[in-house]
This record gives sequence, C-alpha cells and structure tokens, in this order.
Amino acid sequence: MKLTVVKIGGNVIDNQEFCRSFLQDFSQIEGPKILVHGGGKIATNIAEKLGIETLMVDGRRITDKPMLDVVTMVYGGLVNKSLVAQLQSFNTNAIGLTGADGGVILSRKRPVKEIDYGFVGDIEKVDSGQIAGMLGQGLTPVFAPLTFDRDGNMLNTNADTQAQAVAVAMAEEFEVNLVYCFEKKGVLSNPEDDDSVISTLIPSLYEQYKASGAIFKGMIPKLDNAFKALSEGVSQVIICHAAEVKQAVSEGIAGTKLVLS
Ligand SMILES: Nc1ncnc2c1ncn2[C@@H]1O[C@H](COP(=O)(O)OP(=O)(O)O)[C@@H](O)[C@H]1O
Ligand SMILES: CC(=O)N[C@@H](CCC(=O)OP(=O)(O)O)C(=O)O
Repeated sequence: MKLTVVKIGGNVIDNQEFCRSFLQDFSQIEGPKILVHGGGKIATNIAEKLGIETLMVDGRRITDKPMLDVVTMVYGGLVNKSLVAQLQSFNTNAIGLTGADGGVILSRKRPVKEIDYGFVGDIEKVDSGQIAGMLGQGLTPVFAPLTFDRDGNMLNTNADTQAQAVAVAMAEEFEVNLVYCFEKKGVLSNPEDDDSVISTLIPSLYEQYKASGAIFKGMIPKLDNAFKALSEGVSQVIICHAAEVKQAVSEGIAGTKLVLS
C-alpha cells in the first residue's frame, strides 16, 4: 500500500496564503498521508519578541531551557494546531502530535561533544505500528518537530530528520513516497538562478555541488536526510516547491528527484 509523507518548511508556514494553498493541495492527495512540519523561522521571530537570542550551529538550533519553552509552545502549539484546524476545513481529519504523544517518536538528548546543543533530540525509535493504527482509522497525523526522551524531557528535533525517520519506519509496511516541500522550485545548480533546478540528483553530483558551494546551508542536512531515506527503504524522494506537491505525488515528477545511482 502506498503512503505519502510530506515535510513542509518554516518559510512556507510563515506565509499565510501560500501555506493555506499548500494545505488545500495536500488535502487532495489520495490515500494515507502524513505531514511533518518545521517552523524554525516562526520560533526565531517569537523568541526575538521574548528577548531570547537564536543560535544555530550546522543548521541545528542550540536549545537551552528558555528556547525549549519557546519551541514547545510554537511547534507543539501554535503551528501544529493551526495546521490541524486548517486541514479540518479541507475535510482532512488531521491529528496533531509531537513525538511524545502516544510515545510515538523516542529520542536521546544529543551528547555534548565540542558543542552543547541543549535539549535537542536524536531519534532512536519510531513506533510505526501506532502511526499505522492512526492511518487505519482514517486520520492524517501532523507531526511537530518535537520528540521526547526516557528522562521526561521534551526535545527539539530537526523537521527534515524527523520526516526521514518517520518515512523510513513506515517503509517496513508501506511503499513510501517522501516529498520535501519548500519555497524554491527544487535543488538549484546555481543558487542565484531560481530556474536552475537539478531534475535528477545522484550522490556523486551532490558531492560536486557541495564542494563548489552551489549547495550550502540548510540544503546540506536536507539532502543528507533525503539520501538516507532512499538508502533505507523509502521508494521515492522528491524535493520541490510547495505548490508542486500534488504533481510530485501523482506523477512522481516535480522539482528534484533523488536517485542512488
Ligand atoms: N542549491 C540550492 N538549491 C536550493 N536551495 C538551497 C541551495 N543551497 C542552499 N539552499 C538553501 O537551503 C534552504 C532550504 O533549507 P532550509 O532553510 O533548511 O529549508 P526548510 O526550512 O524549508 O526546511 C533554501 O531556502 C536555500 O536558501
Ligand atoms: C534541532 C533543530 O534545529 N530543530 C529545528 C526544528 C524546526 C525545523 O526544522 O524547522 P524548518 O524545517 O522550518 O527549518 C529548529 O528549531 O529550527
């Protein structure tokens, strides 16, 4: 059975009209589906209003206790519940969850090496059976980028990684199609040219673009996650503009398609 897992980034969520139109398209995807959302940009804005400074290292947020409170409120509350309410208006019976709800995504607090990331989680286990149970009831899980550990902590978890971990876990039972949606048309060969979309990306080409600097910042962990998903059993991975989500799912052609060779 086919399953679609879509990740939507913070730049899309932050734009009300763009986000609403994406959710309408997402609702029209046939068959069981899961949405994993980010919201990094919104957390940064709200933290700033509260006088809390944002620090990112390698695309990961340093999450001390005040920042953990912000991301729990923003991702688990504001963003998650707003997406769920909007999906309900498009007749998708969404259920909003953090990884802690139902114990679905267990993590381990990232060990301190050179950098102390604070309350950031590295995913250990996804309870695919419980997620399949929700899908079986006709529900569409909507995951906030938050997980939990055995010590009772809520942990901030990168949304691209969480989408990858959910997709890989579900691939044991389903034929999973993973789509990373963001505000550009795909992975670009020239970051200055929005039309320079790489239609098919293989690992060796990725390494070349990374070395030349054409692929940088947030796109690097996104692609690492995307290739990991493919090599661990996910059937198809596409990175595309949020407006192309339906096309990516129904035709398998949109933005950048990843292949292993
Ligand atoms: N070659 C590239 N093609 C497209 N985007 C790129 C590229 N290299 C770097 N980027 C950057 O990566 C960003 C996407 O990563 P990220 O900010 O983590 O997205 P999201 O929050 O949507 O997950 C884009 O907004 C863009 O600025
Ligand atoms: C640990 C970590 O970095 N967590 C991310 C979770 C949100 C996220 O990934 O949002 P986008 O997809 O919109 O970037 C953060 O707090 O920024």
